[in-house]
Amino acid sequence: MSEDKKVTIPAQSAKDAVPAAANGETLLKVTGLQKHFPIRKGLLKRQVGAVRAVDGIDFEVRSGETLGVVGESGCGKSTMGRLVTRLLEPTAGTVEFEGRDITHLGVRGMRPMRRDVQMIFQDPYSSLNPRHTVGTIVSAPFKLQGVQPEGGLKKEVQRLLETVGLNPEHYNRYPHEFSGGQRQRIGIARALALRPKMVVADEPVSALDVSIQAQVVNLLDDLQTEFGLTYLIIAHDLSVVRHVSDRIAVMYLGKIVELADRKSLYEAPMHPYTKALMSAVPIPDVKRRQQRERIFLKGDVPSPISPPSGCRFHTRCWKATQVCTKEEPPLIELRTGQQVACHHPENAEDRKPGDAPLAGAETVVEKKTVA
Ligand SMILES: Nc1ncnc2c1ncn2[C@@H]1O[C@H](COP(=O)(O)OP(=O)(O)OP(=O)(O)O)[C@@H](O)[C@H]1O
Repeated sequence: MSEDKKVTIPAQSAKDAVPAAANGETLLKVTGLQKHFPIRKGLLKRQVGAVRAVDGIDFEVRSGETLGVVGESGCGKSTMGRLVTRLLEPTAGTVEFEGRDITHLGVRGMRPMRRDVQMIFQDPYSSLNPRHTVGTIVSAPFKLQGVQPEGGLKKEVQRLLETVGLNPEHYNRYPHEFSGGQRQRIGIARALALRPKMVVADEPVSALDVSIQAQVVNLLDDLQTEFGLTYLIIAHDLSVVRHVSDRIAVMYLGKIVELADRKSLYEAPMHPYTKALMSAVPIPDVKRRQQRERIFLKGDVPSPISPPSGCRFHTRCWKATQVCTKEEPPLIELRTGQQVACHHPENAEDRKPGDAPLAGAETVVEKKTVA
């Protein structure tokens, strides 16, 4: 962008952070979203199939909230994060931001949106250019968007470094001079530079030492209050999103199988998959831990190239019956604030009572009482 088109923004301050929409209003709305990666073979690169990474999902993120997205590796969480930030082009479905359809906006149309939605990536080692100083890295968004902060770029970048708990004097240092946790803070400073309305954080702490993870999660939590941010936080582990999410979506093989507010999800999970994931979350209270049943899912998530028929989870579900192999259960609200896609939910009335159990279903998991 040429100099004369440069925009001046006032120096960022917590006080003047204005949430995008009034708190609780829909900021991001996703409808029927799909991403199928084509599989091509032969000299002519003919398409012979597709990886159905995200296969028809609907959800919304409300202004000021944190939506956690969890599921095992390969369930399509990262693809979903890249679709809503428009780093990937969807195969089908729509993405609306502040009521505007952004699904197929081109580079120019996306430019203002790029300021409003930022992403924090999993690996603070590969997401920062090793040849650039911290100052260059954090000032890049200003340069890319042609934004001139009031008071000067260097001052603003140093202020951002301070906000995320880094020493502003380290402006001229390189990423390798920082620890993993500090590098993730650099990534966070870069994401916050243009005062986004929404931040999509893809596994923001999973590459970090367990001892550092809580610090970074707490920082994200503090920054949300300070800057009125809306978060979409992706994690494979429920323990990471447990404390920071208002609502949680559980993904399995490209679909959302349960979407609920945190309390309902933790107190009474309805999808057997959620129940299994939850049983893996460590409980600090020793007394409760002794009575706890753990459900170990056997095997890996099936291939998204040819997902199982009916309910995709039926091959790993101890409650599976005949209907589960044939009919895909829709995601419906079974209790206020709790949507689930299951014919035989936990903590709710059976929706297909009396259906014949699948032979050997109870052996697909191992249940153990662990201390
Ligand atoms: N560019 C791509 N081309 C082909 N397949 C892809 C591509 N990106 C992702 N996939 C496949 O899509 C599926 C979903 O991947 P995705 O990374 O979204 O899952 P995830 O739940 O985020 O897992 P992880 O935590 O391991 O990143 C996987 O089977 C993956 O191999």
